[in-house]
Amino acid sequence: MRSAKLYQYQLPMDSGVILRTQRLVNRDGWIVELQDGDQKAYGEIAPLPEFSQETAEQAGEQAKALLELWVAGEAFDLADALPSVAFGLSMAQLELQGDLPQVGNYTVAPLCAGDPDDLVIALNNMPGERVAKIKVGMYEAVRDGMVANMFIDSIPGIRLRLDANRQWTPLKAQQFAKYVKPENRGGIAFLEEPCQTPADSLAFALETGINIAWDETVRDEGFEVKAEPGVVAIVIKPTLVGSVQRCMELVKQAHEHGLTAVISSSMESSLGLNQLARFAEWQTPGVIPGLDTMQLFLSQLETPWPGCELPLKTLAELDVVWSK
Ligand SMILES: O=C(O)CCC(=O)C1=CC=C[C@@H](O)[C@@H]1C(=O)O
Ligand SMILES: [Mg+2]
Repeated sequence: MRSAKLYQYQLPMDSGVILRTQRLVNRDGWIVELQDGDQKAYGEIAPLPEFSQETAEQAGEQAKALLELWVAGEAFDLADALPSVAFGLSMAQLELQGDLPQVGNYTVAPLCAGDPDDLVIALNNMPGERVAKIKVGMYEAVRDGMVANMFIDSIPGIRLRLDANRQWTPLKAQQFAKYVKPENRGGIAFLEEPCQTPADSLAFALETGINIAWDETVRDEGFEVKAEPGVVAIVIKPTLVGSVQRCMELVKQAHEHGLTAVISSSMESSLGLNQLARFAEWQTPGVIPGLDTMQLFLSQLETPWPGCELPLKTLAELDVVWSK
């Protein structure tokens, strides 16, 4: 006997969270609850403003329509569903079937959200591979180059993940590279989306010897995983990409082409982020996932993130906006 519920949540964010151009004051999303017999499982549907095409309202409406069919006994048909809906429903179904392993990879790449000094402390306490992520492209490219160069000079063995979110022109990208000493460029594990177009990013990688990774490009219409000079990884954000099955296919293709696949947060709540940590351990073992986004929130939801001391809101405190 099947039943389902849709909860609506709004979680406060820390004051400094800037997406592309807007501050993110609250994180709005839905939690889907699937029940089949005595099995119950959850999934998170949370389009990310300025990154998702769909709004939270559109995702909620589509989720309700798909849940009506599921409760009536039909299988989910997610091929044409909105990415955030496909991810949340497919993840809930994966859990319901008991197919998502319990163990997660919680050793995440510290995200430098502001003060580089904080990052030095986090990295010096980091066991194993010293990987960190720093957003670039928000200030002067020269400054970004100097900061990256300083980190590589001062933290032995660091592997920096940088992310320009397609902000740079070829000239700005060159100005960045100019301030990273050639002998330090190997300290950059990859630079996500340096330039406004993939073609300019590929040219940048060839000209500078700095490895790059696709993130936004993975979601471009017609994207295909392939081996390209200078491209070493693809970043997979399930909430923005779609179903867990689609994400698993991308991971498989990346590995077939000798690329690293990195599971990355779209600022899901701690409920969804925990599922991503488990998914990352299962699908990309040995790769540090990009999941250090709990620090951007002022509250957790239902499933606590290991070591996080933020207040925990439970599903019981949320409004059930649909159930059947
Ligand atoms: O990938 C990570 O390490 C953390 C997540 C992260 O960096 C991002 C999440 C969502 C939007 C952006 O701010 C950024 C990214 O573009 O990768
Ligand atoms: Mg990115």
